[in-house]
Amino acid sequence: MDTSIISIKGLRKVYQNHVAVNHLDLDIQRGEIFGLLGPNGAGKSTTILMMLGLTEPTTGFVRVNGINPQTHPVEVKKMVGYLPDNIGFYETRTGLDNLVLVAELNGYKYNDAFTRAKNLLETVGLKEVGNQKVSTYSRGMKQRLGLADTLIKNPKIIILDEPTLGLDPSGVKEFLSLIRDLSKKENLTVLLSSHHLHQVQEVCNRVGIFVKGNLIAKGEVKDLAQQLFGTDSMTTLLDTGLNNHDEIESIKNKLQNIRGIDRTEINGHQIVIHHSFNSNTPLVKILAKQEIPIMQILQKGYGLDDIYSYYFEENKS
Ligand SMILES: Nc1ncnc2c1ncn2[C@@H]1O[C@H](COP(=O)(O)OP(=O)(O)OP(=O)(O)O)[C@@H](O)[C@H]1O
Repeated sequence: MDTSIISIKGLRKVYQNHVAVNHLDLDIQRGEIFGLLGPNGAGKSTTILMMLGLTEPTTGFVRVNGINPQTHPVEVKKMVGYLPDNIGFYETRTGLDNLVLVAELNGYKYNDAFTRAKNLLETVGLKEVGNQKVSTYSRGMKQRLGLADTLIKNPKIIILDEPTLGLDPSGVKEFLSLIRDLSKKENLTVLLSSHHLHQVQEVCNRVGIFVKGNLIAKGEVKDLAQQLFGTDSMTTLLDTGLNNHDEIESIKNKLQNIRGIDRTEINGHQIVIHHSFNSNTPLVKILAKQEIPIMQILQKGYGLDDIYSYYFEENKS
């Protein structure tokens, strides 16, 4: 059974001669939290705009809950809540007033709008400050209000563009845990665009990594390194306990001839072993069999930091 709520095939967007999104294939499952990750200019916003029917694909296929956003943008907007990175409120009005207004604009009569706004303020943890002017809110409170705003129309999907931008670490943590709870409770599908891998890792079931318009990897964070770095995805640090450089060099040469070891480097007294064994156990056994001295052995798998520095560093903002 196809459980995907968003289905994208061969999606491409070209601005003049610039390819913003290149042959994107992506399925987002109902109820999942999916992270769109990538440095600035990678194509995340363009992809979101195409899902919302706000920009036309050059070629390709998008369906949101079975609906084509290009031909039926209003239907898609009814079921998708979108929190842009620069949402604005009436600062001199209260949080409650702002939400009531949005609810009325979405077709609720005043009494229903009021009840809905009140309930959502409670959902996002702003119950106590609902009657305060938005101008007195912190950035974190405004983001929560923004989240309530996207939830007004009871959407099936919410799309959050850089929602944690400008929040302090505790604000980020609270905001992400709110999203996680909401998604679970309401079976809400969440698409979260960000260039903060670490934050996204905390909350997303799966992520897709965009670089220069291409989705270069997608899946659970733990599997991404394998996809991106292939067999070279395991690194083990071997401390032989030796101090003599020639002896270390000769061990390095010995290691180089072992099947499954792709590359070795000397780093001080340690030898860095890049290999395709997926656990330390067989490597330790092999080293012991070859009578290679082992004082300490540490496994270093490629993780988010490696992905980040490899793909994002030069574009980091
Ligand atoms: N209206 C437009 N006209 C021409 N080029 C555009 C337009 N919108 C986006 N682009 C270009 O398309 C590429 C992808 O931009 P996009 O905004 O989708 O990236 P992004 O990953 O969302 O980045 P950011 O995090 O900065 O929003 C960029 O090179 C951008 O300059």
